[in-house]
Amino acid sequence: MPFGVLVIGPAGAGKTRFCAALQTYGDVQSRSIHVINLDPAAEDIPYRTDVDVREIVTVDDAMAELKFGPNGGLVYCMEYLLAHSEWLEEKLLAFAPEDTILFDCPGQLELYTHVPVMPRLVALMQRWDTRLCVAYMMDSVSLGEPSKFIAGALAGLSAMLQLPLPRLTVLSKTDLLAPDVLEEFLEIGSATTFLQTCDNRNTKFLKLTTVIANLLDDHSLLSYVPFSIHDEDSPSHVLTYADQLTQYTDEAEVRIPRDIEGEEEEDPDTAFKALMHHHR
Ligand SMILES: Nc1nc2c(ncn2[C@@H]2O[C@H](COP(=O)(O)OP(=O)(O)OP(=O)(O)O)[C@@H](O)[C@H]2O)c(=O)[nH]1
Repeated sequence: MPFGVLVIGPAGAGKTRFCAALQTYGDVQSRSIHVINLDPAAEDIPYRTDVDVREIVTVDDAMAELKFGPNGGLVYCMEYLLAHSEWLEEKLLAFAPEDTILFDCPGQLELYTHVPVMPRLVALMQRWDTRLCVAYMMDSVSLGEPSKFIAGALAGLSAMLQLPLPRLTVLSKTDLLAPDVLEEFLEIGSATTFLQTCDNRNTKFLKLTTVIANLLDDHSLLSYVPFSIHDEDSPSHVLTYADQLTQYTDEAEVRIPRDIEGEEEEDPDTAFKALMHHHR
C-alpha cells in the first residue's frame, strides 16, 4: 500500500511549489515521489504529474457546459471525481508499496468544511489501503498579525476536523520571514505566548484571542514544520515528519543514492543543493 500526503491549504499558500520541491528532492535521493494533481482548475503545473484529475474533468468545462461559477464548478468536479472513483482507484493500484504520493489539492477551503466530498474521498482511499496523512500549508504571512495568525490556524483546524488523519502543519514561505522572527516563533512553541509577544494586538478582542490561543495550544497546533522552496533542507525535514506519521520507514527499503552515469557517485544532499540552487 502506497503512502500518501494530502497537501491542503488556502489558495496561494504554496501547495504546488511544495509538491514540486519534494518531487525534485525525491529525484535526487532516488526516492520514488509521485504527484497527483487533484485540482480540476490547476494551470501551469511545475511538476511531473503521474495522475491528473483534469484527464476526466475540468472546472473550465463545468463552467462552459453546465454554466457553473468557479466555486460551484469546483464542487461539481470533485463530486464527479467521487462518482468516478474507480478511475482514481485504478491509478492508485498501479503504485508500488514504497511509493510516496503527494496529492496536490484545490485551495478552496469550503471543500473541507462545507461539503462532504473530501472526507468521502479520504474514506475511499483508506479502503483501498492507502496510508494517508494531511499536510496543511499555512503561509508565513500569518505570523505578521495576531488576527491573521488566528484565522490561518483556525482554518487549518476546521479543515482537519473533517479529515480524520494524522496531520502536520507546514509553515510555508519561511524565506520571507526575518530569520529571528522564525526562530523566535519556533522556539516559543505556544500560541498564547506568541500572541503575547505581538505588539499589534487588538485589545478589543484580547480575551477572545487568548481563549482561542489556549485552544490551539491544547491541540498542539503550534507544532509547525518550516518550509521554503529556497531551503534545500526543507523537503527532508517535512518528509521525516510525514514518514513518522504514516510509519513509511517500516516498510520502505533503504535506498542507495543514484549513481550518475559515468560520474563519481555524488552525495545526494550535495546534488539536491546544487539542483535547488539551479532552480533559483
Ligand atoms: N518566497 C517564496 N515564495 C513561494 C514559496 N512557495 C510558493 N511561493 C510562491 O507563492 C505563490 C503561490 O504558490 P503555489 O505553490 O502556486 O500556491 P498554491 O497553494 O498551490 O496555490 P493555488 O493553486 O492557487 O491553491 C507562487 O507565486 C509561488 O512562487 C516559498 O517557499 N517561498
